[in-house]
Amino acid sequence: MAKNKMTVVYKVAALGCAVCVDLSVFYTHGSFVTHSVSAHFARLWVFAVLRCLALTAVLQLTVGHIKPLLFRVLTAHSLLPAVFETGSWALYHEENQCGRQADVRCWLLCTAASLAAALFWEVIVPDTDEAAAGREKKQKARVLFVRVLRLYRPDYPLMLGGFVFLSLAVLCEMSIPFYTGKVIDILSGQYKQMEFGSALFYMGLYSLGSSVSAGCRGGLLLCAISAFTCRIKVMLFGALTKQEIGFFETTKTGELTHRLSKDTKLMGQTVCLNVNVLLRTFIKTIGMIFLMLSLSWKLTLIILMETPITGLIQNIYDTHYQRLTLAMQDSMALANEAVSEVVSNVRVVRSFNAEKHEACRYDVRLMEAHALKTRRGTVRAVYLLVQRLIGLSIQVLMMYFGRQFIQSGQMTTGSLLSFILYQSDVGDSIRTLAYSIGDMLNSVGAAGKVFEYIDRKPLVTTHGTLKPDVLRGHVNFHNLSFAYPSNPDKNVLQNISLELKPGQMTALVGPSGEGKSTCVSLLQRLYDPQAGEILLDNEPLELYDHSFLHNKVTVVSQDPVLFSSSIRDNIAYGLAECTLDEIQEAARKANAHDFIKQLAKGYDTEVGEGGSQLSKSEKQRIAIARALVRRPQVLILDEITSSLDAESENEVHQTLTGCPNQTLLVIAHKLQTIEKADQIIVISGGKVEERGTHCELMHNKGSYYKLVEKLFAE
Ligand SMILES: Nc1ncnc2c1ncn2[C@@H]1O[C@H](COP(=O)(O)OP(=O)(O)OP(=O)(O)O)[C@@H](O)[C@H]1O
Repeated sequence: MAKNKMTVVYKVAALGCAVCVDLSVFYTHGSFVTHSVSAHFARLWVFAVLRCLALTAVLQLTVGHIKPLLFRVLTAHSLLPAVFETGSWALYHEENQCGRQADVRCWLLCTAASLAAALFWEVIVPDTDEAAAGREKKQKARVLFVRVLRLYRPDYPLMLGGFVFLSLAVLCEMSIPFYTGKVIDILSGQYKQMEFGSALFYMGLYSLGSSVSAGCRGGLLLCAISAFTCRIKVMLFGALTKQEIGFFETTKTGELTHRLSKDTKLMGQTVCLNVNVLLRTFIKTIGMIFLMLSLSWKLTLIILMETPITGLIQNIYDTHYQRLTLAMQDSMALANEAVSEVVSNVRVVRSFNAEKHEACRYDVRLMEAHALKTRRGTVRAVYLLVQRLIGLSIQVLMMYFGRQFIQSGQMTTGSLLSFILYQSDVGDSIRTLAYSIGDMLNSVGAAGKVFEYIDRKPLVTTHGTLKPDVLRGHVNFHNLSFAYPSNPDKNVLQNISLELKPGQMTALVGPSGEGKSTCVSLLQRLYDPQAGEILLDNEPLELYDHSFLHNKVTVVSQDPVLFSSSIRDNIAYGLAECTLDEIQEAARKANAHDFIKQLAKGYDTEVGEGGSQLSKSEKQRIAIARALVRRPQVLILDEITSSLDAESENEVHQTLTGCPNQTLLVIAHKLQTIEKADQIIVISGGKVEERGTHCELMHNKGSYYKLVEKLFAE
């Protein structure tokens, strides 16, 4: 209660302080005597701005954050005397007390008027939470826009060239109506050959200048956009490939490809194009307003009445349009994802006769996007209609006053024609200006999504630097617990501890889905455990250099993935330097050399997308060679024997077990493979249930014994 009282007292004191400051500036301005009209108006406006700044500063220092309502009051209050004085002088050639001489009645009148106006505004357009959120969004969009502009830095020379040509094109374009008016005046008055010829010559010259400059501008800006888009795509792709595996499991492929293809393009295109349009329109508008003022300043003031109304409508339109655009972008990403999923798994779709189902799924997603597009189109149609109506009303007003000014001799027919030509351009320009600002804010929405991924810090870091000259390959899982990021509630591994010794073969066995492959993923550092740690030669895994670790700990998985390039490239995948001899040696060990040699192009044979031109066994042997070429210290084989024939399996095993001091971890379901292991670890329910040699475990008659019995039965 006491605190509330204090706050009220503080606020009243701050208001008192602001009133004192304002009154002193107000009276100071009144004490300046000026003799010319221009000096009088200059003084009036300079003091109006000073009052506004002084009041803002005082309130900012005392109250802190100034609410929009308060800001509106103090702006209106400071500028009102200057507006009132300028208006009455312009319309009636009269001066009032507010301008000439500072009078407290004038001060009170302006205060009351600005308070009433702000109150009216508050009732009609209240500052709701939604409006505040909208402002916050716009602020964020501005920050994003500046960031995009900064990223354009390498293309600044191109952009600069583009903008120079843009300014030239606009200046030339602007001069044409002026000469059109001149021609009309010459034709309607006494015909003068020289004047007519010169007006026509300048018209032609400016038209040519405008066309050439517009072409150069377009070319240079398109080059800048293309270079920017390439750069941003590479940046985004680089950032994506650094993300942890969990990120890819929780983010849809369609969404990623959409960001990479559509959003990056939109980001580069729209921002640069908008800046182009914005600058062009801005220069044009300022130039045309200047020319219009020279033709008739009164008519110009009438035309400019359109600006605040257009701004307000644009503001409302932007909020809705931006919201719908974002929703539509998300919806399109979902639709694209459905397509990419079907294309990459078309065999499954065909064999389960799911073509219709997939077509329906795509249709539903497209319809969602379509509904959003329709809504967005409706919003745009209403907006355009209102804009046209306003433009039309302003034109009617202009015609009415234009006729009066011609009658009173303030304008000629030619200058009214020039004015009309400028007016239609200015109207369009102001609308374009307001639209481009909004559109630019919309387009940075796409930039926001791209930056979201670029800025994302991977949860599994790759900052380790440890690269020992000698690695023994001693692995220790220490009280490890783990749940997948896509299913954080299910603990797949629970407090697991196990040891893999150099020179030994360890077999991980157990029922399906109990966590064997998960152990392998953790050893590869595809994920980080939630509790416990993995030690390699007594050092935590995350301390090792990323590339060192993946050369020393390699895995051959159950379903090997090959890339659509040659066999040679697939074996040397990820290695900067690898000779053909090394590749062939690895292929021999993997029992792949003979079949590769029989192919027409040998090691240069293309394997097709995902290795589709090879059999499963051939793919598996190439994958084994890919692992062996790195000379790993810890080799992991995750059920590789399922796709190898008996002979290949035997040879591969002989090679692998023959490597001295190598740590070999095998996940196997075949008894012949398991039996050979120096240590067998039975994993069940995410826990180590038993460990020992085959004989020991058979003797114990525990879960391993039951497993072996089951294997025999199968
Ligand atoms: N990427 C993933 N996201 C969420 N859960 C997963 C993921 N991969 C596996 N799981 C779950 O983790 C559990 C252990 O899976 P894991 O692949 O380690 O079993 P496994 O013992 O190797 O089985 P299998 O012998 O069939 O290969 C399973 O219940 C599985 O559903």
